[in-house]
Amino acid sequence: MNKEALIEKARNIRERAYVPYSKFPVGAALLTKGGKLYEGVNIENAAYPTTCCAERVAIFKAVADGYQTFEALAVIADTDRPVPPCGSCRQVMSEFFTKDTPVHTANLSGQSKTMTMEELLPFSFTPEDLSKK
Ligand SMILES: O=c1ccn([C@H]2C[C@H](O)[C@@H](CO)O2)c(=O)[nH]1
Ligand SMILES: [Zn+2]
Repeated sequence: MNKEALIEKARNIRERAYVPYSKFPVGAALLTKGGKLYEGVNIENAAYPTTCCAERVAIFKAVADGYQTFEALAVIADTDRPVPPCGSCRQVMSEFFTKDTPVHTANLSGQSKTMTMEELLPFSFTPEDLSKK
């Protein structure tokens, strides 16, 4: 699946976002190394901080299903610029993505910006850091 198709999947799933508080739906589409698609939406909660972003929902669904290696992630929202993933999601991405994994950020106007994991979160704390004492 190419970049445009992955962004389209994110755009379509966005409609399932549960966003009664922010009214800001976000959609994410994650492609595994084997070509399986996992989609995510943001899911909010009356206890606001328990909200989970679309990107993390997609990653957590895939990991729970046994997939830990990924080809690419797309994320979309109705923003002026392609939507930047939050810091918590960048950290979760860095746990499973390689430095080169592309993250396609997009908006509803058709703009997109692709960044690698390394560009999104440079000098990140990784699982390898834990083992080098
Ligand atoms: O990249 C992003 C940015 C924000 N949100 C969600 C969190 C919250 O539900 C709403 C407003 O921050 O958007 C995402 O899902 N992904
Ligand atoms: Zn996030």
